[in-house]
Amino acid sequence: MRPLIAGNWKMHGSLAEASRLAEELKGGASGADLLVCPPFLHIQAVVSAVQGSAVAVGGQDCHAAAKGAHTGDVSAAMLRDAGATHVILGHSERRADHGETDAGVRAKTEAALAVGLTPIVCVGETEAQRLAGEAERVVETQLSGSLPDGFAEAGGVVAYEPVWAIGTGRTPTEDDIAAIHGAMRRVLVGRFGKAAEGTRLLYGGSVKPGNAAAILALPHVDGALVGGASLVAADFLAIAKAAG
Ligand SMILES: O=C(CO)COP(=O)(O)O
Repeated sequence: MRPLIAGNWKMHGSLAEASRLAEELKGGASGADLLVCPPFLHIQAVVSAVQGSAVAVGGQDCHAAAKGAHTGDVSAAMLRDAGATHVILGHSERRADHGETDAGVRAKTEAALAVGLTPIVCVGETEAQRLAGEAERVVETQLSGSLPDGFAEAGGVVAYEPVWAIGTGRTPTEDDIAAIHGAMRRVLVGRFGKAAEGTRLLYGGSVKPGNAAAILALPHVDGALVGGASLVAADFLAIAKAAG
């Protein structure tokens, strides 16, 4: 499966910095698909900057409704209109900061699929849940609650991001990543059948140039969702290179 290396820029950078970073990524085509997800306000500029290159652009969230009185929100169609092809949904920071639930993430994912955006649905356990031996169960519950019917058939992507590994420099052991990714594949194939054999399963949480090759070589790890290291072009491109 061709790996996907996705950068989640979160709430970082100015408009000028976003355009510059996008320009720096343009020449970086490799054996992996590249995606960057800037803040909403920078999407159009980044789409312009990467035009003609293989770099795709995504949003970091969208509303579940197609339109309406939802002050401050952005619809899936607006993202697509701005040139985005993907959208990250259910990131743990949104689950924590905005109280997003599995059912809410599922509704947003349906909205994204309805307009032809590729959703990247995030799941992952907290440190307390891992220490209690509940990581696999938590991830399986999040998957079954957050993914709508037709998800795998439509090419949806899943990202496993242990909450305690995000921005901390800590990662699970390779065995632990492989175990969760194997469990996710089993759950998805059990629900969606053969289509889920091709579902890209990304790992996210402190992916850096130094650990990317080892993580990306694990079974059922089909790419990475990168936060901090995606803000430095050389680091993001080094991670992409490690993927293929
Ligand atoms: O949350 C993440 C990507 O969505 C991971 O962030 P870091 O790579 O900074 O740990």
